[in-house]
Amino acid sequence: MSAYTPEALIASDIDAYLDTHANKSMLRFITCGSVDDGKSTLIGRLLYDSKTIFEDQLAALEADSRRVGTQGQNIDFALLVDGLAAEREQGITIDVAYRFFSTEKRKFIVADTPGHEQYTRNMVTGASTADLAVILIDARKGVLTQTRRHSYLAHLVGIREIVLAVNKMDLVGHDEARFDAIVADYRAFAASIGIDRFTAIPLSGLTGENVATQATTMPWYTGLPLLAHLETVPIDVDARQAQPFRLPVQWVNRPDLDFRGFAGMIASGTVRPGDSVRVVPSGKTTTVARIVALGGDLTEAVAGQSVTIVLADEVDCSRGDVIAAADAPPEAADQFLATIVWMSDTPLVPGRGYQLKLGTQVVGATVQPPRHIVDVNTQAELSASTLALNDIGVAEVYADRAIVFEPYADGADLGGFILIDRATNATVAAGMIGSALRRAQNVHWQSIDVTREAHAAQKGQSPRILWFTGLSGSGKSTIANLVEKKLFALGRHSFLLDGDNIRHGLNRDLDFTEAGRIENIRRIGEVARLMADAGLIVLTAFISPFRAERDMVRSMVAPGEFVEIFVDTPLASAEARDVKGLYAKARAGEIADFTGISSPYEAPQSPDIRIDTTRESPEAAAERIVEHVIGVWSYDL
Ligand SMILES: Nc1ncnc2c1ncn2[C@@H]1O[C@H](COP(=O)(O)OS(=O)(=O)O)[C@@H](OP(=O)(O)O)[C@H]1O
Ligand SMILES: Nc1ncnc2c1ncn2[C@@H]1O[C@H](COP(=O)(O)OP(=O)(O)O)[C@@H](O)[C@H]1O
Repeated sequence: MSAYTPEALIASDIDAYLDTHANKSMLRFITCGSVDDGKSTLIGRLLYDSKTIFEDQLAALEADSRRVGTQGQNIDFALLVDGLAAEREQGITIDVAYRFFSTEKRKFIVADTPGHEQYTRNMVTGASTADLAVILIDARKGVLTQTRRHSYLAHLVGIREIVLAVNKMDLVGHDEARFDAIVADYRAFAASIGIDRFTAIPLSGLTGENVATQATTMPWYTGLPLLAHLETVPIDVDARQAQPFRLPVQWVNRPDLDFRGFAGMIASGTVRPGDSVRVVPSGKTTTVARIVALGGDLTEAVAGQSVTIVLADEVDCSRGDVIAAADAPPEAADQFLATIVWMSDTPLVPGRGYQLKLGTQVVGATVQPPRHIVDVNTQAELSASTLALNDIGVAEVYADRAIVFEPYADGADLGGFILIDRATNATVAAGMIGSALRRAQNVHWQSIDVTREAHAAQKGQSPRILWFTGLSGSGKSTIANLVEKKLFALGRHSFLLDGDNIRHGLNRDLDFTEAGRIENIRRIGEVARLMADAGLIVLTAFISPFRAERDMVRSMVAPGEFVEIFVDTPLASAEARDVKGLYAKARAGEIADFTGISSPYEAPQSPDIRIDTTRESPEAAAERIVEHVIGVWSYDL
């Protein structure tokens, strides 16, 4: 055994071994293929031949193979990958599994993603951090629908290195003509979706030919075996360093009054003390005074490094802002076009407020109905009104405020985002920004000198949004009217928004479908916010049946400004009152989508104020609300 084998080095000098390990470059890749393409076998073979499987794991594998394997007395490499017993039984791998292995030249993280049709979501998750994709093809079958789907998705998430692994060459007699035909077929397809280059390798995961070692059975193939290709393919890190400097600020480090640094991981480019930088979106320019890292100041830092930057001037810069090269800053916009992969069982609700997370930035955002969705199998563009699980669509996204971004094609760090459902906190979609919408770029925020604070101070009050919610006939208007009268008598400046001035005016184009109600509440929220900006105490009396929209309005204003008042009247009581005779009509089927009967009402889980109108009179309730609001004010004054 040579002194340079890992085994020898581990035995003689464990520190030297760990050192070589730590300094090796890292390649992240995904493998795409279906259950039958032999994907698990190929990954197992890579892990086995790179000799990084621990011995006890190997022993277990050998025992397992004999028990449940499909390869007789030989090792069934698929067992190494198909970790969970249940998945083995189903014959499909369901979630993304990340595996680590290493050779003398490089470290690898492989994301194993399922090939099963339904799992676009998993593949996109696995692919989003990968440098390279291995697309498996069964040599007997050639380019299939799934090959096209995997390639499309890999290209979509920005993977630039594609390996076409033509597997099971042993089963087609190591035939060169067969291989060439498959490659030609794939080349034509790849060009049609914008993949301009790929590396094709004929191999067999089962026999190991052209996996870790050069196969003698295919002398016509002069390229590298798969493992050697993975070990030597250039990694994108150099390209990221060549791009303009960007540091998305993760947090502001202010241990004492003398030090103020902006910490984060450099997304692209290189930075040195003295460099001119611009803080986006504010647009302020300054220079870099120091670059601080663990262990002291640096004279230079590059993409991928986590650093703290000290700027020469006191400029406003907080979490979510980006410190960028002054002469090549990224864009900031609040409206853009994006490709969105929907990952939730609950479809997109166009117009609903989601949280959008892009790097260190988190903003509220809504998605318009898609312009089109893409059939991943044929890449055809289809029309659709929403996005369901695994759908990929192109849609306009409107954010609550400008965010700093770059087109995804220029960099995943500032171009990729996720959407989060406010109610469940689950990630519902991944998105890739294409470009800002031109109309957004032309709208510039005016700097307003009379601030909202000035408006409020002039009126001598803190603005509030008193948001009444409850069933039709629960008592929202009755109580809100009383509250407004009391506030007026106290000399407060207020305004009541209710059905009379909204549903018949601003929102007369909206119906009572889910989408109509969402848009109704969104507009009312915007109007209420403007009125609060003007220093008013706004009262709103709308059913506002959905938690997500109420939460969205809450998130649009300063903490504590939104006061949710749940007018809690049971359906039976509201129906017994039936002030407008609407419940009778709804029961008779004359009104569709009637709240409480044929359309849902999501009661607040922790309202700021709850009123049980079966126990409390309108007068008592109004008194309590005024006291609550005035009580809160006495604290802020
Ligand atoms: N299908 C259906 N469902 C519920 N309500 C209906 C419907 N059709 C008409 N109306 C009348 O419209 C009033 C509710 O409008 P809102 O703007 O408050 O509704 S929502 O917040 O958008 O759900 C509501 O008024 P209130 O009784 O004052 O709540 C009804 O009188
Ligand atoms: N405790 C109570 N609070 C509010 N309204 C009540 C109460 N008890 C009875 N009502 C009656 O219920 C009806 C509520 O109607 P309204 O205020 O128009 O409801 P909403 O605006 O929620 O549709 C009114 O006729 C009101 O007099």
